[in-house]
Amino acid sequence: MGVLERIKEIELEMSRTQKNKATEGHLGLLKARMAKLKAQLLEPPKGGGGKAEGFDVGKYGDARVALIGFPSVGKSTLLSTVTPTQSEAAAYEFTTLTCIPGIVNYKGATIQLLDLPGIIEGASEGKGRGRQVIAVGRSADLILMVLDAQRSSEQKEKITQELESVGIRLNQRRPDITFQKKAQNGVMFNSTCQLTHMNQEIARKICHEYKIFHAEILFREDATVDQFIDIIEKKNRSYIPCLYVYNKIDNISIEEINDLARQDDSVVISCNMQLNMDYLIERIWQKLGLVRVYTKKPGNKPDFSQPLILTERRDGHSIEAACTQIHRELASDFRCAFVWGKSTKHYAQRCGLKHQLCDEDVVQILKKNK
Ligand SMILES: Nc1nc2c(ncn2[C@@H]2O[C@H](COP(=O)(O)OP(=O)(O)OP(=O)(O)O)[C@@H](O)[C@H]2O)c(=O)[nH]1
Ligand SMILES: [K+]
Ligand SMILES: [Mg+2]
Repeated sequence: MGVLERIKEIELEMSRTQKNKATEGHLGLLKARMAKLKAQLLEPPKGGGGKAEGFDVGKYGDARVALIGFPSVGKSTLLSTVTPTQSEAAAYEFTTLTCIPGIVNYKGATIQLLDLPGIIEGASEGKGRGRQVIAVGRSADLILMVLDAQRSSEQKEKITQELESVGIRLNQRRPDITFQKKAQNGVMFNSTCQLTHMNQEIARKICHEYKIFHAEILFREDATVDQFIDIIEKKNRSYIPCLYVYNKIDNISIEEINDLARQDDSVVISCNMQLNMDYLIERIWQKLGLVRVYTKKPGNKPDFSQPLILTERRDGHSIEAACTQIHRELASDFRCAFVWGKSTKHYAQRCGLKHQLCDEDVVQILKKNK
């Protein structure tokens, strides 16, 4: 039996199983089986094969943003509107068949924006160019889920589902669970808070399904079975921020626009009428957690011409990250830094490598005397 068929079978069994205290262990086990099968689906095909043609676009700039959405929602029009690159747009579906990179320069940062083919239901199982699109999505620092404002809620759910099923978690953080495999003593289960979804018995069943017989598990939050499986499967899980971009608002009423704009992490735009495009770029900047830092040499004024760009997801906002951007070895020669700006209490505050910088701080780095 193929992997897909086995997944279907488990789905069927889960839908037939009543949800109650007596069955939660069994349901947990089924979920673990399903997660394992899905992990198998994601493994690269045996015997090489290499990257799919047209998707081999290198990372460039300070951050990478992927446009993901159904066909003809306006992804290519969006890329052509906010970058100098022209990506073919047309009224028919699957106009775009490869990954088209464009660049947005904003507040001194270089942001790589990737136009992609539309994805459809079943993309995660390889329909259309779904696998390749999802692989690019997984490599992004931010996903822009582009939605047609007229058909938005159903599309949003379907795409979220496709991405979920291959281990991409949008706007979620990794659950606060410690999980360590051990050599003996069985499955030890502890928590620092009251748990309403998990217990020792369920944890043991799930671990055994993964052939893990000795482990130390500590829950620091009231996490669910699915979140626990995410931790076991952590090499197949990606936690990626997402903005929901509702395009074609020129086709809907003001009331409808208001409703969409009020949702979490949403931005409403019209590419054709150039509505809200600057605001979209600002929101991308914010969601990426980008921070500008200006450097200053002793005795000189700060260099405001070219900031260092620190990114939340890649290296964080510490002085150490700033050092590494200037020079690979600077952090090891570091003596101290003086910082001016929002991250400090007073001007020219002396700081160490771990100090967290804020947007538009000025930093002066002093090296050890050798
Ligand atoms: N009314 C309206 N139409 C738009 C807007 N943006 C794009 N379109 C139209 O939507 C159609 C599809 O646009 P594309 O940019 O090709 O869409 P896509 O998402 O790249 O499509 P695929 O590459 O086929 O997945 C085109 O006819 C565009 O002119 C908009 O803001 N308002
Ligand atoms: K199209
Ligand atoms: Mg397109």
